Amino acid sequence: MARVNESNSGSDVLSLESIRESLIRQEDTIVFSLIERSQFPLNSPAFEDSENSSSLTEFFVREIEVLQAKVGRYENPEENPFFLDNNIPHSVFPTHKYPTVLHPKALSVNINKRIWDVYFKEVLPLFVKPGDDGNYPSTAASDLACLQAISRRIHYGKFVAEVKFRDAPQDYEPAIRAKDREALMKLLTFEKVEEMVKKRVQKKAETFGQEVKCISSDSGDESEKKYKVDPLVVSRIYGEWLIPLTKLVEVEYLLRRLD
Ligand SMILES: O=C(O)C(=O)C[C@]1(C(=O)O)C=C[C@@H](O)C=C1
Repeated sequence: MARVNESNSGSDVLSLESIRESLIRQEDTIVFSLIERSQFPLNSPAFEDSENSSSLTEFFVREIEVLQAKVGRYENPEENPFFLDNNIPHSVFPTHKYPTVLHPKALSVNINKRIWDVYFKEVLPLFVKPGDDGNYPSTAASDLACLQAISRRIHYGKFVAEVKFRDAPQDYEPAIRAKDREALMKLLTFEKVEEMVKKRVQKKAETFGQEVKCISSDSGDESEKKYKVDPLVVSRIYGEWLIPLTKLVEVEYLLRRLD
């Protein structure tokens, strides 16, 4: 991902434009992952905890995270685990040295518990059919793909916040010192950009998720088009959860930026 560019002077330069390009690319991954998940019904027994044991999905994600840590996934500052907390296994292989872009306190910003709850309780029921077909292993794998893509997008807020801070420290520093969340939220909000994001993901859901019935030059009646996931729901998922949670990560990161 193009995030840090070498400037002429040789120092690392972050730009809001390159950060936003990455967010735009991540939309493709998120929209595709929702489309993939939508082929299975809700399958709630896979992810609901029983009285004294965790769910199949939680077990699956915990085990996968250990394996992924052992190949260095969490060396990448864009990745945040759901369950490993401070117990991240070391990579078995030599790891890539990722450029240091973020403040060291970035490590303490992880809202995956909230993302997990929001995803299973509020987001998932909006775009999958109710029901239970027993196909829990495939469902859990699809949920993991959605969760990781969504978590990466939301925690990318750390990079967005860093670049905004570097562009205007004189604006952000007083609000950070005053721990004024509201002022920080106001500073980092661009309503027009948010509207554009919501419209673009709607369009992507229309484009990537349309049913392709037959191959002919006639593209058919627009009103008869069927989509695997309702494009308006995708736009709503961004507007009600993904963007607000990205902004929450931005605020949490900024509050630690001068530590
Ligand atoms: O692009 C930005 O400036 C961001 O902070 C990202 C984002 C988003 O989540 O898409 C969040 C806040 C802004 O109001 C606009 C968009």
